[in-house]
Amino acid sequence: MEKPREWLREKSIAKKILSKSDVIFEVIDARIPFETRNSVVEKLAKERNKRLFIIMNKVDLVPESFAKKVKKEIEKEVPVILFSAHKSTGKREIENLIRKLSKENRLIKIGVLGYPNVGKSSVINKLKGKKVATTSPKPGMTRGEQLVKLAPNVFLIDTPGIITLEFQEDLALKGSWIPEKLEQPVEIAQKLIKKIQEKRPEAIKESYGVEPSQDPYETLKRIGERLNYRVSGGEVDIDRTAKKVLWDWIKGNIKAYWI
Ligand SMILES: Nc1nc2c(ncn2[C@@H]2O[C@H](COP(=O)(O)OP(=O)(O)OP(=O)(O)O)[C@@H](O)[C@H]2O)c(=O)[nH]1
Repeated sequence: MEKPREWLREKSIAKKILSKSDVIFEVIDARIPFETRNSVVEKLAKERNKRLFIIMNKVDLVPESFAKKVKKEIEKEVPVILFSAHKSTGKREIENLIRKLSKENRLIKIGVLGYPNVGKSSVINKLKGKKVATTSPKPGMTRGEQLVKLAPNVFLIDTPGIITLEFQEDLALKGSWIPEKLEQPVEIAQKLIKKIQEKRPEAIKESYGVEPSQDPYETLKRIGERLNYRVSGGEVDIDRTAKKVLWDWIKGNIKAYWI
């Protein structure tokens, strides 16, 4: 499959942010925490001596016990902050971290990196929303990038670094690719449904009111029937149904999660 055209540009922005930062916040999606961790970013951070924290965002979409279990597992390697940009979970923990960093007697820049749609901008906005002084551009930063002051010597780089080091299909399953831009939305929606059926089949019933079938294509068809998505001859519009399911996944409307 062809690599996305934006790939190189975004990769270079992510690298630039990484090299400008002293501390990295890698934002991951709590529903699919391990799939939204990026080993390349983590390796680079380590090699370049950047302090890495994982912000496990969207914890409002998963049970607390699941979030805690994942945190415990990841913390064998990297510190994790359980966060919800929608519900303010974890805000205090980040504030405590900022306070701790501010005690170091030097300028500290924090960069935010993560896959598309994990909530990088929402995390940045949440942090900006707290008592922030100015968001003035600083010398040395590329135009367009701004620094947000979180403490007298601690700044957040206001531009998130997007990780798109993978193929469309993998990104789509992470909820990181616009369904309309996919070459094979039906195939990918089937893969997603298969995964959901393996991990939390009740999510299909909860979201669409249909019983999942063993065959993901059949499940997709049942969803299309329930939504009454039809092509002109009356058949189910599978393509439209597939895109709807992928959008629901992106938007957090399907309550499935897995390790
Ligand atoms: N339920 C829930 N949804 C969230 C949370 N944070 C972000 N979202 C949603 O996730 C989607 C993506 O959020 P963004 O902040 O735009 O994510 P991003 O990583 O900056 O996305 P890109 O700009 O595509 O790289 C939006 O629909 C948000 O409303 C959260 O804590 N909980």
